[in-house]
Amino acid sequence: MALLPVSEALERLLDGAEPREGEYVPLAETAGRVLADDVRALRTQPPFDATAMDGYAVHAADVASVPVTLQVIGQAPAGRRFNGAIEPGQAVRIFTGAPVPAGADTIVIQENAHRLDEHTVEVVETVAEGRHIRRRGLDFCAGDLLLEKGRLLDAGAVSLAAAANHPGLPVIKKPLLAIIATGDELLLPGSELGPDQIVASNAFGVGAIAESVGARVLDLGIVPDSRPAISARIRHALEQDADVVVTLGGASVGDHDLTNEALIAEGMELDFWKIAMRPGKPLMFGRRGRTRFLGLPGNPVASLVCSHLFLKPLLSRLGGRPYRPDICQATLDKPMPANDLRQDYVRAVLRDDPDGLKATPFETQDSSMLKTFADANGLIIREPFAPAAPVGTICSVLRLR
Ligand SMILES: Nc1nc2c(c(=O)[nH]1)N[C@H]1C(S)=C(S)[C@@H](COP(=O)(O)OP(=O)(O)OC[C@H]3O[C@@H](n4cnc5c(N)ncnc54)[C@H](O)[C@@H]3O)O[C@H]1N2
Ligand code: MOO
Repeated sequence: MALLPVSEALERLLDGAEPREGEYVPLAETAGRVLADDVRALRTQPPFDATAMDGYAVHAADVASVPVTLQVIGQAPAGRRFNGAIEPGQAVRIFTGAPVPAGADTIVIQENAHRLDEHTVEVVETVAEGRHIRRRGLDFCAGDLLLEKGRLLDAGAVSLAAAANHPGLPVIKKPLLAIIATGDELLLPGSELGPDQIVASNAFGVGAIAESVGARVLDLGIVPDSRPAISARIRHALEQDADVVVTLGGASVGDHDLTNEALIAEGMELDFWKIAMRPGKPLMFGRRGRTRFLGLPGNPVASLVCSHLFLKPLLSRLGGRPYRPDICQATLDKPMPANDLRQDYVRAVLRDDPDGLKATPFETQDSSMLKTFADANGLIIREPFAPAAPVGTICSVLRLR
């Protein structure tokens, strides 16, 4: 059977994936989330004409020729306006953020004034009408559209929402990813290992990739290679209402590779199994209702590469985030052999050189080797049947960091 091309596998996986519903969340918890609705201002900012400087509120006409002495009739700190109006020849001591008193039309900064005594100030520089006054509504007015649905809430956005008097915001619910590791040989990090056992590492990297695009991760631990045990853990994931269930391992054709059987027994309709990709050939995908199942290959690098290529876009879509893989061009500085029928994702070191980005593939690409994955900052993408590539060939690379 011909293997499914990577692009088609991704298309099938994303088909019908819509952002989850909204939920209302306190403002302090909204950074990094995605807005589920437009946000409009609940107030006008500033709500009054405000001074932008510490100094004196005056009539511009009074300071047209200087020096001039004015009568100080009161003060206006931020939060407490001067109740009254300034007549010609008068001034009010004023502090940044305070409302400009009625009658005043400009601000003399205190550096340009000498306070002579409690009741008089000498102004030594002229100032144009309107200087240092922030007009009411300069920033925004009640009812203005401030943030659009779909906006990723960053520092500026959450402060703006707060300034507009929103104690919380509607955000798209985080998609829930349940992860199930399978394999008799697996133990958690920190365990006392027997001679034939290995540490279960995949869930940590897969979970990190999922969280990097805003998903919530439910790590359901390790299940032995037993069909009933795997089935029970899948049912548990479904009871938790996971949007995506990832299984790790058991995706291949060995006698102990039971994941496919267990998933089908729990109601998964298989969409595809095995794709034209390296690493990651045994990738499996299916659905049951709105739940998507992704069977990731057990080899650690395969599970991480598949997560970058498939899980990241899927969870981004379900979380309402825009996602575009960071693909760019680089020049090979080591030759590469001709490729076979599988699209290859080759661990490489990318470095900026005076004449452009250079990519050096690692010599050994065994999909069990996590050290080279952690050392790689990019993956060279080799198309199926790509011819041998000498040094200097331009290639596509997926940046990992
Ligand atoms: N006859 C064939 N054998 C294999 C094929 C094939 O097409 N024909 N495909 C190979 C490829 S490609 C891969 S990738 C692996 C994937 O197989 P599974 O998904 O069934 O994975 P396992 O056999 O369960 O494990 C493979 C390997 O990875 C280790 N592993 C598993 N889970 C974890 C985990 N959570 N953390 C760390 N390491 C894990 C496991 O111990 C094995 O060493 O199959 C090839 N075989
Ligand atoms: O997914 Mo496998 O890594 O191609 O060995």
